[in-house]
Amino acid sequence: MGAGKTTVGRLLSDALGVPFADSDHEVEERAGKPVSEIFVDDGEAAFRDLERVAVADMLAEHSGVLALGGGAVLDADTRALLAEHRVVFLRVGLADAVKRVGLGAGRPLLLGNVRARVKQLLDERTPVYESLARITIDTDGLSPGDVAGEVVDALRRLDTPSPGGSGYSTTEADR
Ligand SMILES: Nc1ncnc2c1ncn2[C@@H]1O[C@H](COP(=O)(O)OP(=O)(O)O)[C@@H](O)[C@H]1O
Ligand SMILES: O=C(O)C1=C[C@@H](OP(=O)(O)O)[C@@H](O)[C@H](O)C1
Ligand SMILES: [Mg+2]
Repeated sequence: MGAGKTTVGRLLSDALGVPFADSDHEVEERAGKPVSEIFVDDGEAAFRDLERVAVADMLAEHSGVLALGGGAVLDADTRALLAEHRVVFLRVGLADAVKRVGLGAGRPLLLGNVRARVKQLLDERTPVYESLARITIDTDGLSPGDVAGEVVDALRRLDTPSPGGSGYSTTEADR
């Protein structure tokens, strides 16, 4: 959360001239209420069930850029489906993530101590994100437009691989 998936995803789709979709928006449409209300009324497990089905449908039907919610990859079926796609991991450090999510409004898993929750989720999930990523972009200190530009460049490189190359990533040190 706060990596910029929704914001950068939309900019990326504009840059590529392809449609954009976001799994949280789709889940909200299907449930008829915001993510935060789904968590309160029905619980996280119900949200994850909706999310799993929505993501599977979108991966099958949507052609373009798809932004996932940060916990979508906790589901093994979703991870298996993502293996067929060019997954972009927007890496964010604790400090930038906390700045971006503010008080965590609309993000029920951040209720309470936002910094502690973000740190816990980053620690738990980073290995999963890394295992799925074909492209990794370090977003700390970059604007959403800069990040989208880096993804465009990385996709180009991915589609014209150099001999022996198996992926693409940027780090602060590369720049
Ligand atoms: N690279 C960035 N630099 C600064 N702010 C950002 C960046 N990416 C996103 N934001 C801001 O952070 C907040 C969360 O972004 P969002 O796209 O909703 O993240 P996610 O979908 O990954 O949770 C938004 O207010 C957005 O404008
Ligand atoms: O990381 C998570 O478990 C979640 C991330 C949120 O989406 P963003 O990652 O777009 O904020 C949203 O799906 C829900 O609040 C749960
Ligand atoms: Mg989002």
